[in-house]
Amino acid sequence: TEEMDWVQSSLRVGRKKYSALLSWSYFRWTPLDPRNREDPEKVKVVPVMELIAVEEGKTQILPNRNKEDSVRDFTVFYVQRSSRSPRWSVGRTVFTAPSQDLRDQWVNGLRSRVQQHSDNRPRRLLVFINPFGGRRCGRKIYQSQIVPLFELAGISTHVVETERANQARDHILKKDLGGFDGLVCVGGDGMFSELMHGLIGRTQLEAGISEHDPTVTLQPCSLRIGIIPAGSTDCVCFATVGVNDPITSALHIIIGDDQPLDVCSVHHRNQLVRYSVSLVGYGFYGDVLEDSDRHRWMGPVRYDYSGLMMFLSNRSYRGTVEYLLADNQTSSPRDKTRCRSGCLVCSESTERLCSQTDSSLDTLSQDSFQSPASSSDGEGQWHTVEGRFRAINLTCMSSACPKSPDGLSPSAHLADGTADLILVRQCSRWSFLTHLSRHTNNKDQFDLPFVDVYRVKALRFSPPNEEEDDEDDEEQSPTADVCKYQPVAERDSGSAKKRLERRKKQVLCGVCGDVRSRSCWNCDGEVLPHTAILARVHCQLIRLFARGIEGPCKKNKDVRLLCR
Ligand SMILES: CCCCCCCCCCCCC/C=C/[C@@H](O)[C@H](CO)NC(=O)CCCCCCCCCCCCCCC
Ligand SMILES: Nc1ncnc2c1ncn2[C@@H]1O[C@H](COP(=O)(O)OP(=O)(O)OP(=O)(O)O)[C@@H](O)[C@H]1O
Ligand SMILES: [Ca+2]
Repeated sequence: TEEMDWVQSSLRVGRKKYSALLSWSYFRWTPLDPRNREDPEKVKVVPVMELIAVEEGKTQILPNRNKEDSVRDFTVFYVQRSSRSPRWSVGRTVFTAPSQDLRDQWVNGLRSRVQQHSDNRPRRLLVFINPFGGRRCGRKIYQSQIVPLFELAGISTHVVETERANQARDHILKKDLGGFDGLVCVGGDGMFSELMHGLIGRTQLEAGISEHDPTVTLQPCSLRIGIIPAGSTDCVCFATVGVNDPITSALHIIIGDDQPLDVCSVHHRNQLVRYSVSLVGYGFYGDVLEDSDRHRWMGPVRYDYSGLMMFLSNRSYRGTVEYLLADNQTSSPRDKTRCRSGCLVCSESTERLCSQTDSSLDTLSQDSFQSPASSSDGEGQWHTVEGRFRAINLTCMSSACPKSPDGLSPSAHLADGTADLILVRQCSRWSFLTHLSRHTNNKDQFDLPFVDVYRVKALRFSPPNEEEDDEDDEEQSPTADVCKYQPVAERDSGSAKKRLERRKKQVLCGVCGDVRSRSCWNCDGEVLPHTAILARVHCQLIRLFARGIEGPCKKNKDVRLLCR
């Protein structure tokens, strides 16, 4: 193909005449009035980065290419924004050039320009579909909406439809990933979590790094993950793209967007338990999740049902929370800013990451599990709070989702190396409802006397009576932990394992105030098997095919200046 710097000519779209220009990074077309004057107010500008494909003739996305069109036609497919939502769609415009020769110049020019800008675009993807996620539409969404787009963009795929939980994770851990430029999951947060665990695990294995040591600097993953949302909550997708829409996500994948993401590792006694990008939550969200597991048959509504039940039960739990404050206190969970595409707080962390290693994490010694209340106010800035908590939430990002469009912590950053710790102390139902309802409007959910929020790098939690636990018996429920409405025989007999099984099945009591003294941890939608944990944030450990939520749309005017 011919190398061309600029292509410029008049073009027609239908009957209307335009003056069109392809510069280094923009393609724009401006309507001409009958006297051949440009109307700059109506210019259309598409960055070359956002061109999807250029085809000869009048083509559709798929596959009925009608060849009856003129040899002067060509079709351009590109990312199209909506003025009201972060939703993207495929823009398609058919142009008619003055001659076949000029048509060829346009097609070659546009294609080679896309080529020049396509270093970051994936060519081959490994796709995992969970056919049972959310409303069980994953396969249909992928086949009908995504396949045509990937084909249009010339992306080849290897598709694995999962037959069991953890199949995707195991595939990524064990199989050859050579030749793939990225991983894609079609499903919800649970499916994303599988891909993430596989990828982080594999990356550490290859780098010879132990995932269990909470003080170690983990190796960042080089493959990016794309999320085609088809789950119940789709929190990771929503919080990194701004909407849970399969087409929008596919377009972010196609144009090769790149969004680094903080990941929290959760440990128990120097063993890695799980990773989290969204919520590590004890109390309310732990109870909601545990209860909702018993109502799987309800589908996605089970979270609302269990949410209501757990709200009514009004439980709170004792424990000791220790947290290591983030050292860079230039941003805060209450500064009312929002992490948006090109966020300065996050890019500043990228630079810091490249230049130094973090010494304050040396204080992450697990020893203080033996002596929990050791608060040191000097080095390392560990702080200790003891009390009764309605909820303890740690979130690496906003955790925005359709239920709460601003999320658990609206000012949290996707890639700043910190998480926000939200402590909701024991309070009345009315107070908690006030806090909860503020997740759905613009009021500040932290501006309440029983809520505290901190920007942290690490968190330690110890339940009361810790000395009664030993290594493999941690989950046994002391009699007092069991709701008094349970039959006595069931409370006391059997091995620890059997008791655990029973506890899982036991219907939680929403009537009595005197319930278990322990909740469980919700880690991105999975119940953790331990209550004493250490959680630590790893700055930008993984990358997604996303760009963060876009701020208010740039006025065309600015783009026009760039174009000239
Ligand atoms: C007055 C209305 C208040 C509405 C308050 C809505 C707050 C919603 C906050 C959502 C936070 C989502 C955090 C994300 C967690 C994900 O990593 C994880 C994996 O997908 N999802 C869950 O664990 C699934 C957990 C899903 C939790 C849903 C909780 C629903 C609470 C409903 C409370 C109803 C009270 C009504 C009183 C009349
Ligand atoms: N073929 C399969 N059969 C059963 N479970 C699977 C299968 N494939 C994946 N899973 C598991 O299903 C879980 C839920 O899937 P996913 O996150 O896609 O949907 P979801 O409806 O959003 O989930 P959740 O029910 O956790 O909200 C995941 O944790 C995953 O490990
Ligand atoms: Ca963060």
